[in-house]
Amino acid sequence: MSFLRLTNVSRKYPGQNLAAVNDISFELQKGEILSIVGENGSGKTTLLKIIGGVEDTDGGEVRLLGELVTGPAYNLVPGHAEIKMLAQDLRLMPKHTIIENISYNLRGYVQEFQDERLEYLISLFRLQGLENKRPAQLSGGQQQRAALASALAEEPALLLLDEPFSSLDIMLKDEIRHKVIRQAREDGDTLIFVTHEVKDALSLSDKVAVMKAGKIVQMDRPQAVYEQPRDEYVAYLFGSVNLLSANDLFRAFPELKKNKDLHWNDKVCFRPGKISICASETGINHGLVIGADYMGDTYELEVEVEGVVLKVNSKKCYQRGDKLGIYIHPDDIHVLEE
Ligand SMILES: Nc1ncnc2c1ncn2[C@@H]1O[C@H](COP(=O)(O)OP(=O)(O)OP(=O)(O)O)[C@@H](O)[C@H]1O
Repeated sequence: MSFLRLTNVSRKYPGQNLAAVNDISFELQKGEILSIVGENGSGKTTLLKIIGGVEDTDGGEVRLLGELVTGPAYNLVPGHAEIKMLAQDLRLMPKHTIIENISYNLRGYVQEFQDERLEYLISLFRLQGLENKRPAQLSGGQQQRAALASALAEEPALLLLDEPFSSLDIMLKDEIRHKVIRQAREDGDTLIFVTHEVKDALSLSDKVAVMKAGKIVQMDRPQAVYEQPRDEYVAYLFGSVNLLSANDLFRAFPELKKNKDLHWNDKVCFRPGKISICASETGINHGLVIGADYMGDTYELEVEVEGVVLKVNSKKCYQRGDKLGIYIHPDDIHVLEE
């Protein structure tokens, strides 16, 4: 039996023409970490809320370990005992201190475990010195750290996080998100998180679900959504990409004609990092640098080859007008399905 199973789940809000979530089905196994990404309004939060039992569906069903998860229309207290959802709007108890907020979620455990877990969470989320303050006395980022600590306290069967790291300082963001996900992984927790940060989706999850207009357009391993996107939308969502017709591909790389059986108007794509640069004299294909953007660790070059402009990653700095040779391995060319 799968841990979580969604079957044909749909939700159309009153007054909306299009469904916010449209006929979604997927399964998740215990211990898997899934991220949900997609443009604004694509239905990510609605999907998460349905899974958490805090939003109703118009059709389809959600099952956790075979048991039906129902929405607020069927429950006096919305939500599911085994599922914890941390929404963008933080839910700390306003009249209680931070330590009381976290402890509340630990009340069912033996004292020794409570003390140990409390100390661990205070330190993990850098809440030392804030333990006895109330939420209103904390900044937005501190409140988010406290809410994360409180959500992680009780180790629910399924943890749902909606943009969990959005208001953290840039300095703490990396540290905390890696710690949270690493901890979830070590504990064997099952976790679904919505994020706008595609880097987080790629680096922290086992699977990525890409949403567009209420549908999941691709759900796959991070490497697959990045390197083998199903369509242009998925390709562009994950950053810089070369997207061109087979015709243009063969103009820039004529040697590929013997390896790749493509129709002239097939759409192909590959990331800028897949192109190798070699000395102009030795390179099979001669390119001219027409632009160079500094990206930190690398430069992203715009290189023109036989009238085709390609994005190319380079460790070395090139100037406009420089000549270089480029090469790509045939296996690194991905043909889009649509
Ligand atoms: N309570 C609501 N009532 C009516 N329409 C809603 C409600 N909540 C969301 N919607 C609409 O449903 C669609 C999906 O919204 P949702 O918040 O799920 O998308 P999202 O992908 O999470 O967006 P974002 O990235 O902006 O947070 C949008 O068109 C939104 O306007």
